[in-house]
Amino acid sequence: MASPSNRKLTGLVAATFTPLTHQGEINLSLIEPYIDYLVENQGVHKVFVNGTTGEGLSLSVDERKRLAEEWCKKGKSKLQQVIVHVGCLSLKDSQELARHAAETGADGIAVISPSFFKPTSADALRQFLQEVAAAAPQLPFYYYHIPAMTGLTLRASDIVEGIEETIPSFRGLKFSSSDLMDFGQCISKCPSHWSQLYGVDEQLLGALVMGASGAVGSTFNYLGNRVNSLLSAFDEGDLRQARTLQLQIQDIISYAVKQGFDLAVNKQLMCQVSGLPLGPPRLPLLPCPGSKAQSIAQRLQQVLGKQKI
Ligand SMILES: CC(=O)N[C@@H]([C@@H](O)[C@H](O)[C@H](O)CO)[C@@H](O)CC(=O)C(=O)O
Repeated sequence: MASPSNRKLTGLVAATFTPLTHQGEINLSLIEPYIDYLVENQGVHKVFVNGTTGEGLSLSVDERKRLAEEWCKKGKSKLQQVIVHVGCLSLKDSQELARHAAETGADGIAVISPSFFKPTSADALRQFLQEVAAAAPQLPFYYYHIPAMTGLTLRASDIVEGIEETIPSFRGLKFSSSDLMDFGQCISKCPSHWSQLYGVDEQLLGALVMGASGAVGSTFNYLGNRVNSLLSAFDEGDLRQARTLQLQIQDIISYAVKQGFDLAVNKQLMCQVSGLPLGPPRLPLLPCPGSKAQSIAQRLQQVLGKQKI
């Protein structure tokens, strides 16, 4: 991985799952084959680790460090960027993970809002983010907005307003909300060197029209090629093709939602499609029955046809 500071994060970024053994321990031996699968089969060259999909908040600080180390080490010559999510309920834990990410050679860090004691104002959250960013000032820093999970009612556009004044390493946000007006307001307020990464895979095209510079998502683990085609069609101005691809992705996700799509199902689907034994999710999430993921994988094959997925 080259020097991170001058490389804007754009394009497709896969939010990775965390491989676990059936005894519930992290399974580091799968990280390298996972990277190979993403690069060779899905055209994915950038990853976002220990986030929502990676069950980051269900992992211990030590586990998160070991995972970050393994992703950075094994991804060094194969991936273009490894972004490590370091958000925690405790500021101290987040700072420790931020420092560790810098030592480990990560290309950037992202932070979610604390969600038990929630910040009551944009300023309170900015102060929290500032203290984390200060622990690794050399790394590009991204705010990770995912209100459906954090329960935060603050608008991202209010949070990022003026944020560079207190966080010089701030380089953008990962916006996982369907509120495209708030996203649009972020874009209109943000300097062009910031990354505007969208995180609701089923409506990525809407966010691209709004000005997204890239996307971070869980489904890119198995739909990477299709989403890369969508991004290329959009870049080339072929809106008809971009829409066709987005509608295919919506068909798959909507079918999955009807089956009860959650992290456990998503992880099992990835196991099914990739053949990687990523294991169960961690409690309190319960493993998903194989038949459910199989039925979604079949739908995925039908929609994508014979083309490589
Ligand atoms: C709530 C949730 O998990 N959202 C996913 C999406 O990729 C989501 O799975 C997808 O849009 C299907 O609904 C991502 O935004 C999460 C993500 O990027 C992450 O794991 O950090």
